[in-house]
Amino acid sequence: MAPWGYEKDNGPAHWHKDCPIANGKNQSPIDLINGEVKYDSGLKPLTAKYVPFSDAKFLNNGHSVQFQPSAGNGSELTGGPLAVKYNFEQFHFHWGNNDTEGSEHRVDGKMYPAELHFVHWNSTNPSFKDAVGSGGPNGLAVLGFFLKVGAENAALKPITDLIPKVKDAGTSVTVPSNFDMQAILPATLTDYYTYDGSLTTPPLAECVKWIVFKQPLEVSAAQMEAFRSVINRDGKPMGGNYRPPCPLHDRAVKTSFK
Ligand SMILES: NS(=O)(=O)/N=C1/NCCS1
Ligand SMILES: [Zn+2]
Repeated sequence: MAPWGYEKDNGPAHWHKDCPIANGKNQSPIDLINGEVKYDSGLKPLTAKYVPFSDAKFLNNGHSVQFQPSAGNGSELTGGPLAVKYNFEQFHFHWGNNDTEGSEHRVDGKMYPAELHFVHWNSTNPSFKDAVGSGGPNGLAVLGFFLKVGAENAALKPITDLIPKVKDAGTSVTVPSNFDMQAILPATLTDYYTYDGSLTTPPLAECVKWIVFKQPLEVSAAQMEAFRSVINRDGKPMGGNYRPPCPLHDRAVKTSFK
């Protein structure tokens, strides 16, 4: 199979051939149906502590654009549904070619124009790779933020301003060391959906504690257009790099809000 992607000949409907877990019972993303979720008063707020990285790249890997530090620096996530500390690994985006599509998770069937994923790995593992392969839903913790079009996002501007420099697959650029990743997050990480799922890209490992925030972040129309100028490994616009929702099967989606 040609390397996986989101085109007709290599998109989500093909992924099961290399990754049979694609048809598993704990796949992501899902449609978050408010009438079927269950409030859990035991879910505490999350705490993300992000330390500025001295050596991070912003890159185009052919299927997303991604902020990737060269090594850990003590940036970590704790609390919420998590039993242990998770180390920050990377963040990346999924988006559409117009404002009616682009997010991976949906809320009552509604898609947002984009979705931002902050990826963290369970610190009881020796590495990110081991955490992915550790089996069970606690290897990774991924924070999902919906993006909607509105005011310019000043915290994401240093990143969206770099997009023209990584327009083509396989390109990367160094991120200025004064980039403040913490500023992207809302002040308090409350009001989220959480469920056990998978990576939404191959290898689709069922190793993810998903934490999807109810409140979207805003980005400007110009920032959305920057994403839509990115080219994928087939030389086409990367927009549409989202997997459709997967069956919930017998999983429960819990919420930290009523
Ligand atoms: N979109 S996603 O965050 O579920 N996929 C990933 N693949 C490798 C690390 S995160
Ligand atoms: Zn993702």
